[in-house]
Amino acid sequence: MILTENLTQRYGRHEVLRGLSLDAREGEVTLLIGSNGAGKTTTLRILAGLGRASSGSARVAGIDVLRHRRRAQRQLSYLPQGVAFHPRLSCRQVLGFYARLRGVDRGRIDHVLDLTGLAVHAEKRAGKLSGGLRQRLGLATLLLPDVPVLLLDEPGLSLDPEWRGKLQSLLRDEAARGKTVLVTTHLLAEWEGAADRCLSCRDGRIEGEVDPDRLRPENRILIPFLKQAV
Ligand SMILES: Nc1ncnc2c1ncn2[C@@H]1O[C@H](COP(=O)(O)OP(=O)(O)OP(=O)(O)O)[C@@H](O)[C@H]1O
Repeated sequence: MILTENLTQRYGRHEVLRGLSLDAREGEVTLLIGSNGAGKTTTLRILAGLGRASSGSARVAGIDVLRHRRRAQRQLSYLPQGVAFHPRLSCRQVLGFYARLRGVDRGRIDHVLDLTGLAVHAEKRAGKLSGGLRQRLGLATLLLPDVPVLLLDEPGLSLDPEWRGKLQSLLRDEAARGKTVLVTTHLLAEWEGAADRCLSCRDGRIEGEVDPDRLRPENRILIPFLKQAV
């Protein structure tokens, strides 16, 4: 479960979040959509315990992130935009590093390599991976700890169509296992029918929900927010 209430955040005089309240439920994939600069990444970073809020509250798996950051972080896994890894480490070594960091049994490394189709690239150095493979390594690090909350910022952008589909089904599987999955995306049409809920963020607030089964361009015209997002 994820819950934020009246989150505000400002950078200097620029008010980026202006009373952002959202909830994402266990067992569901929730999309967070909105135009560039709407505040999606800022929200995810606060939920991940990486950014501070000026006011308001944020809870992850029942834990107040703003007061108990470390405890909350143990309940979540976060995939930021544009992941980067030490170029000289192999995929397996990268995952070994994260396994130690998160206190995860190394036995899970082969499991996440298989899930992300990276088993054949396990010994390849991160610096030699293509953009899409690097993103899949990011996905593998996300899935390494078996935690109740998954936060993903634009996870599909560098993936090919096959892996965008696989990403969705991996995340639906995680939700089916009871996890709370919150995903920011601009790839609305591709997510049509594949998410449980879709929250629309605009100017630092949640302005409402969009039907997750009506995200394709031909449907968007019926939904005022989406007309602006196109
Ligand atoms: N470190 C920072 N310093 C100053 N302003 C920032 C900083 N980080 C973000 N912002 C501003 O906060 C606003 C919200 O940014 P954010 O990255 O949360 O938007 P977003 O909805 O994720 O956008 P996008 O779809 O482009 O990724 C933007 O106006 C951005 O310029």
